[in-house]
Amino acid sequence: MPLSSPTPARIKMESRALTLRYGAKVAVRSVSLALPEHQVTALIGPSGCGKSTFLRSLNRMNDLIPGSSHEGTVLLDGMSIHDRNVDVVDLRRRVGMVFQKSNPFPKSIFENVAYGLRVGGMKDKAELDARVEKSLQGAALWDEVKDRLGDSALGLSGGQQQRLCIARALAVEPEVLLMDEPASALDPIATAKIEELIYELKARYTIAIVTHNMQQAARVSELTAFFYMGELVECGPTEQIFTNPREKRTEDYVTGKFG
Ligand SMILES: Nc1ncnc2c1ncn2[C@@H]1O[C@H](COP(=O)(O)OP(=O)(O)OP(=O)(O)O)[C@@H](O)[C@H]1O
Repeated sequence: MPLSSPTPARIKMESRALTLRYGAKVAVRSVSLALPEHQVTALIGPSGCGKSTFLRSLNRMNDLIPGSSHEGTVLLDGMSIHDRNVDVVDLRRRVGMVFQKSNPFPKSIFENVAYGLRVGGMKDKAELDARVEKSLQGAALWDEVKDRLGDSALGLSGGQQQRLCIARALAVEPEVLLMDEPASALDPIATAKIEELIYELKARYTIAIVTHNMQQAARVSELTAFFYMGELVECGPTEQIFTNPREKRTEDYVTGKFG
């Protein structure tokens, strides 16, 4: 499978012949995929085809799963993320992640966003205040919470909690955002807000999003990558993947013949 980059955009991240295993089981097989800078790449495909495994490998979250291993390369700005001198904490700061289920800490709204900053050593109150506000603004949540930053994050609605988790990811100023079905647990209105937000965020970040929702992929992404049984079947401009895919398996999936 050739690297796919339909526009001359700079490549922010890419995998080359990346194979991922859990023990002896291959979950992702020889995937080469490029994420152009400041674009949204949607990863679609039936359950169990390796989308989340692939996504998690981009900031080495898979390293945390016992028995997992990889072959091949992942490059961030042209540098291997597996090089010996790569600090994994710094990699995860640069490549942030938002999960399917919002997972706020049982702390105040403010402390949820400030958490990564404090871990990174930021102590100055004015600096923390400014960064928390900027992150909540960036996640389109500020106006809803600015008068109750000291309240528990667990009192927010599901959609607000998910935007809080996005604010938490933004606080440490990442370059890439990995989103694993960020709206699948939300109602249509909260989902629409997340989708609007993704649209705004791509001006500053490079985004990869796993979604089961094909309309969502069509709405938010420039590129769509179709995975099937651990392989990348094809990747191309989203409109082309949905209207004129090269591969029969892609066509069958996007037209709902299986999935
Ligand atoms: N922690 C794990 N240990 C062992 N096998 C795993 C683990 N996580 C995933 N797998 C297996 O790897 C394969 C790919 O799973 P993965 O979760 O990446 O797929 P997916 O496309 O994201 O699925 P879904 O859409 O259902 O979330 C599946 O066969 C799955 O059972």
